[in-house]
Amino acid sequence: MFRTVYRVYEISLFGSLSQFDLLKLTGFIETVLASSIAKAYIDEIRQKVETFDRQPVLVGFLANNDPAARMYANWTKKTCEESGFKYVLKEVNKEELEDEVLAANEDDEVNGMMVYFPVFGTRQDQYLQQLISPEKDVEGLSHIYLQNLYHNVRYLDKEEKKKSILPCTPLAIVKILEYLGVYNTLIPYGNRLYGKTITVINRSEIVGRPLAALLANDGAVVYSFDIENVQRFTRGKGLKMKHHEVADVDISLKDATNISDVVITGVPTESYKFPVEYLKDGAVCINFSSFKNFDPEVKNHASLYVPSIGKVTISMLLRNLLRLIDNKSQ
Ligand SMILES: NC(=O)C1=CN([C@@H]2O[C@H](COP(=O)(O)OP(=O)(O)OC[C@H]3O[C@@H](n4cnc5c(N)ncnc54)[C@H](O)[C@@H]3O)[C@@H](O)[C@H]2O)C=CC1
Ligand SMILES: Nc1nc(=O)c2c([nH]1)NC[C@@H]1CN(c3ccc(C(=O)N[C@@H](CCC(=O)O)C(=O)O)cc3)C=[N+]21
Repeated sequence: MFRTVYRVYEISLFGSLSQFDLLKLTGFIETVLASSIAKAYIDEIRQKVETFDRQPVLVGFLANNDPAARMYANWTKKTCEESGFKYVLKEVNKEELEDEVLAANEDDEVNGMMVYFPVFGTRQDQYLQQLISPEKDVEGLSHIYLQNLYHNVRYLDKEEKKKSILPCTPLAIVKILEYLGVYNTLIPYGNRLYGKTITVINRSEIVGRPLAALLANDGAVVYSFDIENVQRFTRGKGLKMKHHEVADVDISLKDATNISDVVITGVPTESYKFPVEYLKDGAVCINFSSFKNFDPEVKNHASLYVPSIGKVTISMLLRNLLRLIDNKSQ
């Protein structure tokens, strides 16, 4: 009797709804905010800083008029101050930047620094990036750190006391994928993305390319798109390699995203919208661009959607800063 009543109830409530509406009603489609992911890291960082005798100091060099960079600097300042760090924003001319970075490298009061890019918008920007001493590079973009990442080397020393620094935006995306349960914790550490296919739309040197390598090193098959071509990053069948290899491949965005468990976008234009109808049903979608690369309809296809990641990136910046301080004391 009870069963019959229940069924009638179910049909009258849900009968006219699509499968998607049903999922929404039962709470399976989630927009996950970066702030909720960042909170645990920020709490941990704040507790550690409380044990220090001196406030760690982060310097940001701003030499452009990019509103995204200024906003990012403001958020960083706010998070620093809430977590016990001192943040100093230095607004300088492009021409002064080289000397300013070299002076900060020598300044014992400065624990970490970053330059907001683009500055010249040319290869001179990479030159400036590499001027920052690896000991003070909170973004983890120094050549030695990138080389370690690409070769899946996790430590700076033979004794394995000093951890290599990971680039903060790719690292933030890894932490988000862990939080969302895409990393399978039953699989041994280092292989936890085995069996996952991931598409990354962006192959910049500061985010998209290191991110594709990091995900492939953890076992995923990664399709990396830029405006020109597609590359596949993998550790080979059965993860036979220690670190990833890269191959140019001929696959459309539609075919790649149709088989992807995760789609990550970072296209820096307002007009770009990822065609959400390409998504595999129940995919996980993450956007790190300052523009919304997904229209709200993404929720009709995705199981989890993270619309922006800035707050997690900033918590990784501060985490990297603590690691630099740790490495120095080893
Ligand atoms: N949330 C965060 O923590 C961070 C966010 N960002 C944001 O991410 C975005 C990207 O930044 P960057 O990587 O530095 O930019 P970038 O301009 O250096 O690189 C953009 C990449 O996207 C690719 N691309 C552009 N249009 C495309 C298209 N239609 N299809 C496929 N690929 C396309 C380009 O080929 C290139 O690989 C910006 O909006 C930036 O503000 C950047 C760093 C950190
Ligand atoms: N050396 C360097 N490293 C950078 O990482 C860097 C840079 N230069 N120059 C400027 C761009 C810009 N950028 C963003 C950070 C967070 C969000 C972001 O998504 N923030 C908010 C969204 C805010 C909103 O629009 O509501 C959030 O996640 O909550 C966007 C853009 C990093 N940048």
